Amino acid sequence: MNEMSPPTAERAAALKGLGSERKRVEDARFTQGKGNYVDDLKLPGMLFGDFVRSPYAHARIKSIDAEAAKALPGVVAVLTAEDLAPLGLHWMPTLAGDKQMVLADGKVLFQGQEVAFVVAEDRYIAADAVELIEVDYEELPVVTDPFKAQADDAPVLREDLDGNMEGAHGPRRHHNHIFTWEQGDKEATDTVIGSADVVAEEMIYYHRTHPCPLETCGCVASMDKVNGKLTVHGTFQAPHAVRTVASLISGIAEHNIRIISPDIGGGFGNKVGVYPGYICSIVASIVTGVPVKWVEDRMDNLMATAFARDYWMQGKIAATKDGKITGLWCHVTADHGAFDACADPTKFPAGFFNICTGSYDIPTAYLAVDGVYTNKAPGGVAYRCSFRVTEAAYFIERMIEVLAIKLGMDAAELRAKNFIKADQFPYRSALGWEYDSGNYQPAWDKALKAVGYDDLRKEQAERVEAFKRGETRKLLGIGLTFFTEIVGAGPVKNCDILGLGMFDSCEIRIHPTGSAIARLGTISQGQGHATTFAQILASETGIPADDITIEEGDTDTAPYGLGTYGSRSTPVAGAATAMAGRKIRAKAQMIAAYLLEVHDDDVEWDVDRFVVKGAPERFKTMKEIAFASYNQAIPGVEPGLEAVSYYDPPNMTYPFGAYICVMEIDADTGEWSIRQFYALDDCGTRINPMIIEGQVHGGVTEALAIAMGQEIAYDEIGNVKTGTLMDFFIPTAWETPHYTTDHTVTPSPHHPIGAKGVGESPNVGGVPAFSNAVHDAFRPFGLVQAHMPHDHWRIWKIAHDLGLHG
Ligand code: PCD
Ligand SMILES: [Cu+]
Repeated sequence: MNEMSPPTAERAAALKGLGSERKRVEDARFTQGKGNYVDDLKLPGMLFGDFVRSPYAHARIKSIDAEAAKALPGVVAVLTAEDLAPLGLHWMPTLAGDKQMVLADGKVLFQGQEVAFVVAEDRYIAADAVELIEVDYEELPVVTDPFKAQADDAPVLREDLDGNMEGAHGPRRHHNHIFTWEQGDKEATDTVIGSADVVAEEMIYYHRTHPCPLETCGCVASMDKVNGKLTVHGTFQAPHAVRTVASLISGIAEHNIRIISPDIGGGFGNKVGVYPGYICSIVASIVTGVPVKWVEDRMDNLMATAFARDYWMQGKIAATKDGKITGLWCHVTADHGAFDACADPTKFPAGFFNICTGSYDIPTAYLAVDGVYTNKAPGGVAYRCSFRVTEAAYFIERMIEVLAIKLGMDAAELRAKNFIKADQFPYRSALGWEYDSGNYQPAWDKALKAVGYDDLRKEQAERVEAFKRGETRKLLGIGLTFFTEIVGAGPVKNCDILGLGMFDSCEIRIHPTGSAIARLGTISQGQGHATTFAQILASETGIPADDITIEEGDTDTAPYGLGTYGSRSTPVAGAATAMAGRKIRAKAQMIAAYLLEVHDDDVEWDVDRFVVKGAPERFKTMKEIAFASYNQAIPGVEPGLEAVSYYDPPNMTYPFGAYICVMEIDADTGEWSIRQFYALDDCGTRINPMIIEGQVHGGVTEALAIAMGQEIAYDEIGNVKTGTLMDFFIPTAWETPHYTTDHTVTPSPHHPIGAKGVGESPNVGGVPAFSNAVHDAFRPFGLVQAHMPHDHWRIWKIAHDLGLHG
């Protein structure tokens, strides 16, 4: 150790780099009301937009009378499809290769659909004007059931596609059919299932729900006619993609469009898609020449912006008598609503649902997904599950339980028996993915031990006996889950959105005095990127995290990237950040060697400085090197210290985890309470353990919501029954239990710092853990499968149907 420099460990700790529980730098502003959200933005002369929305789920529009609205003082304009048609903007392309009405063109296809856009001097006048618009509707028959939608005599929903039997993802075989997506080996799977010792078959439904972020979607569009520049501030999870798409749709040159995502109050997938409000605000700003703001209210958000899930998953799982799984078959009926507006990489119309073989070594599998139109809102976003991964995990984790019942085997043991073994990684699954790394058994052992699994099973058996003797009305459920996720889309070779490859980027500038700014193609919505990306750079460059500003979300300054969703920021932009940091260090090495008058190879990196090998007293700190890069003429080296990296990951990352929920259920009221919730996550190298814990708490709470009550429910005529927070379950501190978090670390072999994503895992693992706990409580009484959400009434109904109410 060198006399003149503080010890290595001390200097490393001062950087607050990888692994440090660095406090979130963004929280000072968030907790003091100093955040800057879309609705905080007030531009001079700004107008406000609001929508007339359809009360019907399916109806023809005979006429729209906007005269009274236009006559209201303060109303500036009313837009209908007729006004947008000459511009070719009455329909817009969706992310899934379909098209979607911006404003109702001849008919409406779901309740809450946008029919007309009112622009007024303030938000209240706009709302009043909406009430004055008379729309004459003729009701049409409604289909909300994706199975009935496929009947021969089902009403034709998409008249615009009439006769067009070639869809964006191959041939369509019915007027309400969107696509069929097949993966795996059908014949081999049929053979395995046909000849297996044991086959369990079940329909698993993952109901329709909604991300419902605290801040709803909105934007402020501002067309500067003098400079020809369009600026849109909005709640966008993928600002650069929005810029490119806006340019393609509007014909405005891309350099004349600036998209800015300011602070975002939660995204959860809801803010990936493109909504009519954005297009209407832009058009209205172009027409009026002043900025136009549109911010939806809570009911608009729940009714009309992108839903999540709504997957009917029919499964068959085959095994030998002693529980070795031999095959998996799955057919999904996917209810996509009125337009296919799923936010998935283009080549994956059902996202990464083909991760549905889960954590298990299943040699043969087949999957088919049928997308279907119904009279419901479009969308199909991830909602904390990265492209249908939560549906896939729920499916396999339910099928394992169903198989365990059929085999009469303990479900924990059945899982362990079928795990992909540590020495099988990299592992190629029967449905085509190459899992990068995993070490499941130690994580499972740790989890089972932590909850005292064997004792819990004993307690459960005693409880069942006591229940039968009439001594208690409370049942005990143990919900097991071992999930594997796939996050970090992704390799450009197979992942793109509308042709835009899903790489990501980081650009870093070191200032002369040794502090820095880095900009990325992603955008935080609460995840804490400003905190964690600086930590990556601190470890790579030796500049303290506190001296690094992280900036995201402004397309005029940030390098191109595909945004934040699908837990891709760490696997993709995080990798770009590490690589940019390494470029800085490589240049710094040359500068240091020059300053120290030795050969490049004769200096070595030591936390925050380059040291002459064998002469520890001779070194140059990063701070000194930064200054030198701006004031020394170094032969063969350009002045300045900047780097940019565009990173195309070679593979996705496969985080995994073991979640266990212990739940008490009152058989008479259907009430539940969570006695214990244990979450073990393995996301490879951990950047900030405290942020990870926060991510897990948030994600498990969303999982609790989804599993135990949250739902976008429709009645037979397509009315949304859960369009307000009176009906749509958001857990409060009252319902939210205590969580125990834990971890193992299995680095990703291809990620520069070995990190995998984590933001979505708690939802992917949480939903089956809660749901399996409910099922497990009633398993001793013969329950095999009951659909979510497990609200009190549905749980009561399970008990009732099993004859537990006497
Ligand atoms: N290993 C590791 C990993 C991770 N991390 C951290 O954590 C976080 C997360 O991450 P990720 O996983 O990568 O993710 P991102 O991309 O960033 O994000 C995204 C996610 O995120 C989550 N979380 C959250 N949080 C908040 N607060 N808010 C929000 O909104 C949200 N969202 C959600 C979602 S739904 Mo999607 O969209 O559905 O697809 S997807 C998602 C960040 O900060 C990072 O850095 C760390 O530390 N380490
Ligand atoms: Cu999903």
